[in-house]
Amino acid sequence: MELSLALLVVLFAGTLVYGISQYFFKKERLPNVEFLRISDKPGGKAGDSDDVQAFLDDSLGAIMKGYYHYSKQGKHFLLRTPRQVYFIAAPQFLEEIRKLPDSQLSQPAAAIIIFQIRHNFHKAIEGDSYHFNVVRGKMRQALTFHLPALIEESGHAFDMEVGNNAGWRELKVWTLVCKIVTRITNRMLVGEPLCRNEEYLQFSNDIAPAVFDTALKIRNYPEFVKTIMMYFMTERKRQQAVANKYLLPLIRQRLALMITPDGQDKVDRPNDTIQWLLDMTPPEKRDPEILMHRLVHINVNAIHAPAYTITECVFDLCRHTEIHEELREEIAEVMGPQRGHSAGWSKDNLDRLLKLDSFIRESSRQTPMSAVKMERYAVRDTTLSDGTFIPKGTSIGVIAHGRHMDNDIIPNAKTWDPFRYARLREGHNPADIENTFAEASPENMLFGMGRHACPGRHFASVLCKIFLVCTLVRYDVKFIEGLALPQGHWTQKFRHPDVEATIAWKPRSAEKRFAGIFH
Ligand code: HEM
Repeated sequence: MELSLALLVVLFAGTLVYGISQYFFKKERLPNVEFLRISDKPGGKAGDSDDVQAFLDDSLGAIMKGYYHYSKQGKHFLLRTPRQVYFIAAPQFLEEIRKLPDSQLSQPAAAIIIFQIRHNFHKAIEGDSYHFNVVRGKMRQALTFHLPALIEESGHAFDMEVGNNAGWRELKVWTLVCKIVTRITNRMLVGEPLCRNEEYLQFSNDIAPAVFDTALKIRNYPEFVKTIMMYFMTERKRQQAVANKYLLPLIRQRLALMITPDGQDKVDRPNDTIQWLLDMTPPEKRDPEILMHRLVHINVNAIHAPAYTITECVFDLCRHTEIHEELREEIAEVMGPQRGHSAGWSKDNLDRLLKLDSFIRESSRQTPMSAVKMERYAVRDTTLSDGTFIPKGTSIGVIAHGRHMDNDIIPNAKTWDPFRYARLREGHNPADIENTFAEASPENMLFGMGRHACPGRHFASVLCKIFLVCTLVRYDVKFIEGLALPQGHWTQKFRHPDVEATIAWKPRSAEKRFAGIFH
């Protein structure tokens, strides 16, 4: 026992040394463009590490400097970060990058690195993410017929997490939003009764940060070292055990139900993501363990991004209490009883909430999760149309936040104008995607662009609206006097909401104008 432990330690130490030497001494092939200089020191090794430090000290400042010095001038540049060098493409090349096939500049290859898919999930998923078609197809269609279930779950979630007791209640926004989003989303992911199981919900909430954290720790090591490192990730293994405990028997049971005794597929099936995933999986791929990893992979993509967006929206509601009544009036006009048979919750009515949608887009424009979008990985040497050479192994991105905050692209971009997109949509069909939160375009790069643009953005949009309608109709929200205002912060390309910030919630009395929206 002691000998095998010693062997393991020696193996681990050896592989660590190998990994570190690879990391520091490997000769990098780089694109033929300039580095962004952030520090004032001259170049060379000292200047390079100074640039990395300057980037860590003020990531947003560095990224915006790159945007104004290079991107806005139509030039590419290289960004030095602690773990790698990024090729930041000029925005004029968005279309070209979008159109290049995955066999050249690959989004799945970038995702394999970001998520470390083989280690965090299963090797069968690497390069075969057909399960995302559930998000593209059934999950999007279900927003119409599955809405009542989501509304029922949000009522339950708000009752559980905020409650209805009179008077102000102080709650940490990030924690609260994560819990509610996890509850509502799981109604669609795993259905009843698992979506009400507290141990499973905790797993579903915690798994995304755990996956990213694990991926960050292992990504710079050789594959065999990663496998050894995973062995020591005890918290990650504990979480996997929770997934195994609940999902494996459920998937096995569902698979068994799909085939009736006479060998025919059963027709009446549950309506949730597990089932849609099983339905689209050919018999030879129906391995319960791999299917479980596919579902968890969807879960990791689905929960945290909307929680970030909604958290910032709630902070913005507290910052701008003057818009509450205008938003409530819109909700009453679109969903209230005077609309007769068209009143209440429906996908069409959610599309008609132009001001609410505009508020969400404006909030996330100013406080995005990441400054860099369109992340791709060069799986072979590529030359862009301007002659720029991108060697195999280069990580690529575009500074979306620069465009989103550029006065030449968005008028008065730095001014908070919550209804700017609603004005642009006046007179248009509310179902038109242009200028909505869910639009994926060069003007709204929050969800990326092209064939890999976030397939969950329509679900995210509906989820954000459900959350905010529930908040505005059922509660008053405000900052707490004497407490510091929330301060998001940037780490490298990413922005994090203030996860400690607390605000006060108070149930509102029922109003006639909202009759039928909540019972
Ligand atoms: C406000 C919330 C969200 C934001 C900001 C967001 C953002 C993104 C971004 C930037 C990408 C990468 C696109 C690219 O590389 O070009 C992405 C991919 C993805 N997102 Fe989202 N997302 C959100 C919500 C969701 C939800 C709710 C789901 C699932 C229900 C989801 C599922 C996915 C999946 C499956 C992919 C991978 C697509 C592929 O590889 O082709 N996302 N998302």
